[in-house]
Amino acid sequence: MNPLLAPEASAVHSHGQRCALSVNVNKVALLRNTRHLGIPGVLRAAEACLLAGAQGITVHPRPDERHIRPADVRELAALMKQWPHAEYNIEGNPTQNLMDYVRELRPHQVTFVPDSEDQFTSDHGWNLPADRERLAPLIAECQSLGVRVSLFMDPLPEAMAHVAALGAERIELYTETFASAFGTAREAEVLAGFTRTAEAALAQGLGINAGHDLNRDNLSLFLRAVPGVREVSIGHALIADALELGYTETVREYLRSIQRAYAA
Ligand SMILES: CC(=O)[C@@H](O)[C@H](O)COP(=O)(O)O
Ligand SMILES: NCC(=O)COP(=O)(O)O
Repeated sequence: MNPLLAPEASAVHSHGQRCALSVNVNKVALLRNTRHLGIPGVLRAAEACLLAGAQGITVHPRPDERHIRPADVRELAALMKQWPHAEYNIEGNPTQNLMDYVRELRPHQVTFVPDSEDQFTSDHGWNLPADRERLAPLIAECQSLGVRVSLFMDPLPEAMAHVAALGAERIELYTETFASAFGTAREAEVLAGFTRTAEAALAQGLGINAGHDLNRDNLSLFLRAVPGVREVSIGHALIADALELGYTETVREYLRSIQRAYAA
């Protein structure tokens, strides 16, 4: 086993339960797709994240293929087989393209997200019980294939009983409202809504994931306040940080290349 993936490498939140970091590599693909050169490589990014200790990889292959493409989803599935202690999480709308990936690749987890085909980015969770009838058979099918189902949800405590009744194993809390309230006068009140929802989810026996606009500034506060979070999936801010934290070394590399051209 890769020592970087050993349990000790994981974050431990206040309830003594591990919170896994699943890195969403959508934005690596977005940049790659602006040329036909294959850089930056999505697989290389995923491998680097796993080597650094991330416990999972997430993708959200949108139907318009603006970032993650079908070949990426398949190649990442093959890569993840070499990382038995890490999880592969595929997000998307199960009434669009998601179920094809589930049937073919059987990732560890799928996260059902109620996005439209041309959604700019995810901005809301499922509406329960209104969405119940169309979700029930899809959840059952995933489970018959051995794939865990997580439902993308707004922080609404009263919805948690409906998630449990549907048989989904987890929720993913949509955290944009927390992220935009972070550092403002609304922060405590918004965070309290997430805490109450997590408590309701735990009371229903649900596992809790979280994601959207989490970053290295707001993450600790969220995990301290919200009990039982097992996984955070983070993409946009983490990939942006990876770029910014790497500028210095990268510029020095290019300057070294220029210097080599004039070396004796
Ligand atoms: C469900 C969720 O919050 C993320 O998967 C988010 O939708 C990322 O998608 P984009 O990278 O396309 O914004
Ligand atoms: N599920 C959320 C996710 O995968 C990444 O969201 P973001 O960090 O790109 O906002």
